[in-house]
Amino acid sequence: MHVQMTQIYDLLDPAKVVIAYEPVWAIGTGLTATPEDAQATHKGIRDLIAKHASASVADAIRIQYGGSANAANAPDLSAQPDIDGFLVGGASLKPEFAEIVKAIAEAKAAQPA
Ligand SMILES: O=C[C@H](O)COP(=O)(O)O
Repeated sequence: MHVQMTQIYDLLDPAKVVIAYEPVWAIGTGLTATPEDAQATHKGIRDLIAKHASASVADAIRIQYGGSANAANAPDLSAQPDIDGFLVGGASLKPEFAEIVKAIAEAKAAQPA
């Protein structure tokens, strides 16, 4: 990941940039990373940003999960401290999209800032 991110550390303005982690095997397949695996990867990205940009940038930047997010898996993914939102594909075309938005909104409201 560090190799991929080397060229962007200096560009990470949290007011303008959102990072998305999407396991390629999960995009449009119905397969989703487990909450634990997604959290570990998001934390790894945030730790790299803290080390190579700054702690304040790492704290403030949004890191979203993409890859078959849906109403069923959104609550558990949303509960992970380093998952700040979703990049929703197929489920954005279905009524369940509202449930995904509700899940992430409620989870983040319940977590410390
Ligand atoms: O833009 C959406 C992402 O590529 C994920 O799509 P998906 O939710 O259909 O897997």
